[in-house]
Amino acid sequence: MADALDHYLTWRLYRAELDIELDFADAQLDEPSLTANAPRLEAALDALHRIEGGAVANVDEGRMVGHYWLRDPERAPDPAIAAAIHASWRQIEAFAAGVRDGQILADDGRPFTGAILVGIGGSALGPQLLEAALTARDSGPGFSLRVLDNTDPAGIADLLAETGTLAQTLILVVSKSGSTVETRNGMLELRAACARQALEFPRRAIAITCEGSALDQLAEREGWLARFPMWDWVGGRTSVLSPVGLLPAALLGHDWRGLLRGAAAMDQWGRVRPARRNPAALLAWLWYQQGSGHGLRDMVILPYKDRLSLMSRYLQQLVMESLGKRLDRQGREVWQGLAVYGNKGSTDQHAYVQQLRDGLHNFFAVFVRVLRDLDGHVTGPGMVEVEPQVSSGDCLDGFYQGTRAALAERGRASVTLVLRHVDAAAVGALIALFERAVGIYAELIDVNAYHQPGVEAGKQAAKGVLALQAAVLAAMPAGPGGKTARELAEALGADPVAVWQVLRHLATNGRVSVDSLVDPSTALFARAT
Ligand SMILES: O=P(O)(O)OC[C@H]1O[C@H](O)[C@H](O)[C@@H](O)[C@@H]1O
Repeated sequence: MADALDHYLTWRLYRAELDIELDFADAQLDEPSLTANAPRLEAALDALHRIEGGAVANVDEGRMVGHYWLRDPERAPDPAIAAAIHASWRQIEAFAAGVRDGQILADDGRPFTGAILVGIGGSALGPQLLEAALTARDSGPGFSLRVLDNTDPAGIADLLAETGTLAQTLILVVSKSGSTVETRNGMLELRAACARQALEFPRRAIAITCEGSALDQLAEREGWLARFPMWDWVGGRTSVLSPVGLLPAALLGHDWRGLLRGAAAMDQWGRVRPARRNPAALLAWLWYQQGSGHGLRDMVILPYKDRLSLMSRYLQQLVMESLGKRLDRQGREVWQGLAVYGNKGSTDQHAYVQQLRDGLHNFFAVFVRVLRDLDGHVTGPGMVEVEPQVSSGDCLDGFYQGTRAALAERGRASVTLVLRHVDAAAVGALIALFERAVGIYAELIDVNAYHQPGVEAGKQAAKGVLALQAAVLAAMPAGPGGKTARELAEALGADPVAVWQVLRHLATNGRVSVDSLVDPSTALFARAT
């Protein structure tokens, strides 16, 4: 009879080169269904192979999907692409070294000590993940990275207050398209802050964007400090290993080539056949089996390591923007998706693990276990015994093992990714693992993982709101007295609720005057005095 060790060994995939294990022992996978579905999984791996070879996988946008080439340029179908990637590496290396060694100085002749990255979605989440995962914080103050990823005036004010003078700060404006509104706003806000501090914005500004984009043209016209490339064959949510993630990582002094090495090694592992031995295929199959191919169960990401706490936010975009699709590739309505959430263990045990164990069974867990307790620390505090012979790290690992067992006991599935430590190679490998799993799962459910038609609707509607606001402001009567939202809406032929929503925001911020905002039907609005 197979014992627990046999079971563990049967469902364990391990790669010595990476020292990474995928432990599917509690994943409730079964050999008969894997065997029955082997042809589908093998076909998905074939499709991934074609994508890596340059197939136009993003059919709607007529684009190749080349994030795999970012860590293995020689795989690119066109030598010009490989050359462009290599050139970007050289540029990153030279620029980061210049900043860190003090050859590239601020206009006051002093070194740059930090950067603000302005970007959103794929142009911010990857750099944030890397910064959190790889920055050793106890080695004294190093180069700092702050992120401006919204158009919230209060958030911008907080960031500016925290940063203080921008004299020693680089401003990285990151946008693949070069036309994202939030990012443009962030750039304009920082430009204004520079002007208030009598600093020249272009002297500290860097653009990371596709060649020829509006942002690229602006940066060229104004002679920004540097411009780094993005490419249309890299999706925003898979751009972390392009200059988008690599330049901030290099500025922070991270081992960015290690990131690439780890990702390339995971890609290598992810090409293994048969699918039963392939980590990404097995992970994708777990998603499929748990969610019955329709995302019926959520993926809860539980890394037992503070530095990985942004994994769930990063994976939310990678997974949900890739897989959350109304139509499949045949044009049928499928309403697909896979919800992702999580923060970190053991913190989450004191938040929602109660429901995971005892409540609604609509999830499966992805644990990330890091074997080494302290890593990348120049000075460790030494082991504090929190109980005789027990360290904080022992408790953390015990909580992981306990929670996993407690969930298994209730029939809740999990997989555990075991890392030796959180270094650049391991983080690169994790990123590549999930990228590949997304690609394979998308094949299984037949959706285009590489477009995001759904995000446009909200952006277009927001434009309509701003157009209405302009009309409302133009129609605003001078005081005293004023007009109600309904009267203004009638004059403009607009929806009175939409007009009220615009007016209450303007009035709350002193941009129009109002007698009282208590009653939407009687509030009288007039031009601000
Ligand atoms: O890099 P950008 O072009 O500014 O795009 C930033 C983000 O915005 C969009 O709305 C997309 O849905 C994301 O996939 C993208 O990462």
